[in-house]
Amino acid sequence: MDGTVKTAADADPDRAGRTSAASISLHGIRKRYPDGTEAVRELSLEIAAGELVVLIGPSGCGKSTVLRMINRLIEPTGGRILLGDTDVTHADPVELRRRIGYVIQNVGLFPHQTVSANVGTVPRLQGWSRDRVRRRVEELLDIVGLDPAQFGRRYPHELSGGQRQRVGVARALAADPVVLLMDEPFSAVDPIVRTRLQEEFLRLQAEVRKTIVLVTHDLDEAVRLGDRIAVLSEGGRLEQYDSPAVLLGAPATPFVREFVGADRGIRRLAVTPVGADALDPVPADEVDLPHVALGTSAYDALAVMLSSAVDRVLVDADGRPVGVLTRHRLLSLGQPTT
Ligand SMILES: Nc1ncnc2c1ncn2[C@@H]1O[C@H](COP(=O)(O)OP(=O)(O)OP(=O)(O)O)[C@@H](O)[C@H]1O
Repeated sequence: MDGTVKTAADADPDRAGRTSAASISLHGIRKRYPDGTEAVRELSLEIAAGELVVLIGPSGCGKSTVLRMINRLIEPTGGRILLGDTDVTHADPVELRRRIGYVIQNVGLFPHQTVSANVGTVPRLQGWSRDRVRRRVEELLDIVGLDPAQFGRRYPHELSGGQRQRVGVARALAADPVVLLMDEPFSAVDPIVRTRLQEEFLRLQAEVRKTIVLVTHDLDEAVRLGDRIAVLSEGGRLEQYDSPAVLLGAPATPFVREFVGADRGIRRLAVTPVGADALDPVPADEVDLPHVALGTSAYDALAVMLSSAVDRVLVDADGRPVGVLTRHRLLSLGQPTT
């Protein structure tokens, strides 16, 4: 192994930012700090290429330590970490960090550099031509919803918190990383901006399909963003690793049950689509009911019922009603399966 992380973009640099992603395998990783603190006793986790995995758990359980071991800001004291088939513990840490985007809570933009210079940092370090860096910066600012002509010349202190966060994401994506690590990326902005940034971020991820590991304290954020959620307890112990719907519907341990809380039913509705098997036949006299589309989240269907003061809705597929969803059936979708 030569310690270089190879991706599709190495073969074709013009495809940079659109296709490359690497799987991540953590094999029994451990971290004992010099003072004896066992932050991570032993953790194994498989993350598929293009998957967005959220690490969540109480304060001090080792989430940030895990994240920083992946880009070797922290050296593991045991175990193996693979990016694709490359062992990161044998890779050159500087080269490795150029291939791994890292977004932190307060973004960490360089205050005395313009937005464009910030976003172009890693491509410049990689020796891209000025023209290629400029094109890439404009493309990235566009992708994160900032007009390059308006924002490119500004300095970080001339931006709102949400705009700074977007610049941080653009910078992390600039050199076509194979992996994106995000430590509480949205927690420094207010709840309304946070929800908007999360939605934009999901759209962005649908486009770039990076492998992303995101640390958060916020269960709603985890449920909204994660393809899978890893719930950790003290010492980096993996309590459960599942999709949001399974995690909320079938907590694997008492710890997870308590962690996801009493309102997990309502959260589960948000990640459960209304499917054909939840529907009753359409009676001839029910045409005045509000309509929702098949596949709408049960949470959104409930919102329609509540705002129209009805206890059933018609469910459409291809513009035609295919069944009736009653409030009773809808609420049963939020019931735990254990
Ligand atoms: N440099 C260090 N030296 C000694 N102990 C450390 C060091 N850094 C972190 N720790 C300890 O390791 C444990 C895990 O810390 P870590 O920051 O990974 O947790 P976390 O889950 O990310 O916490 P939070 O949610 O509060 O950010 C904690 O007990 C912490 O005090």
